[in-house]
Amino acid sequence: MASTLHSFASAADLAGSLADKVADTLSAAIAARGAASIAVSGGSTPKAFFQALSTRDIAWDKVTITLVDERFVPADNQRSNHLLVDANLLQNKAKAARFVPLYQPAASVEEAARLATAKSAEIGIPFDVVILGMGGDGHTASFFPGGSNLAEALDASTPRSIITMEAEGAGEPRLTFTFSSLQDAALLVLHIEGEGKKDVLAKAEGSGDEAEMPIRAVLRRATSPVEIYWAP
Ligand SMILES: O=C1O[C@H](COP(=O)(O)O)[C@@H](O)[C@H](O)[C@H]1O
Repeated sequence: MASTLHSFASAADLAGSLADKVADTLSAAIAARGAASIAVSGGSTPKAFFQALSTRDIAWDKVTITLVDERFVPADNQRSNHLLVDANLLQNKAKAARFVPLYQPAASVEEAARLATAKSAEIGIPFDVVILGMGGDGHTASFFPGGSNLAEALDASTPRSIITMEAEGAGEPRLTFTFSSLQDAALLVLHIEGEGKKDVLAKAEGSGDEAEMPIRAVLRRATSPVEIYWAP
């Protein structure tokens, strides 16, 4: 499916514009079905966007928020994506939203993945909105180059679920939605910032293996158009 690049003069402009687009999409879903869902990324990029979105005037009590991926750490850990969402998105008007975490306090990351898959099955499919990020190594969600379960994660026939991932560049073991869970969102966004990430995107758009730069799976095979939001 084709991708479209939306470029902004500043990160603040991007955050406001993306928040408006996401709020409109969630509101349209609520008007059509009485509920809406969004899966967001962690990392350093989405903070300003989360803060902007949290102020938008929509029926947040009808919105379910989850993460596209998470570290196997509790929510009070500084590296938790849940902590980032709590501090920046589940604030202001968005406090009324329901949050479904991927981290579960289980004995193993595999058990946590099973529990999270069961809990997330209550969220309607497909997601109304998915916001992906991208690392400098071309990973997205927790689809890391060299990842322990990368082939399974990227296989379009792998059922919608949360699986585990371990990789050198990942730090902690990870929990991640599979490609099949994310690729058909009504609004599928890749949010990246900085010249370095633009260069990584250009490389990913070239030829080469998906396993080397897993973002290629999204750029090449997502059934929804990929809306790329970029600011310097
Ligand atoms: O590990 C992660 O990194 C990516 C990119 O993060 P950034 O700090 O470069 O913005 C993020 O999309 C993913 O959700 C996160 O777990």
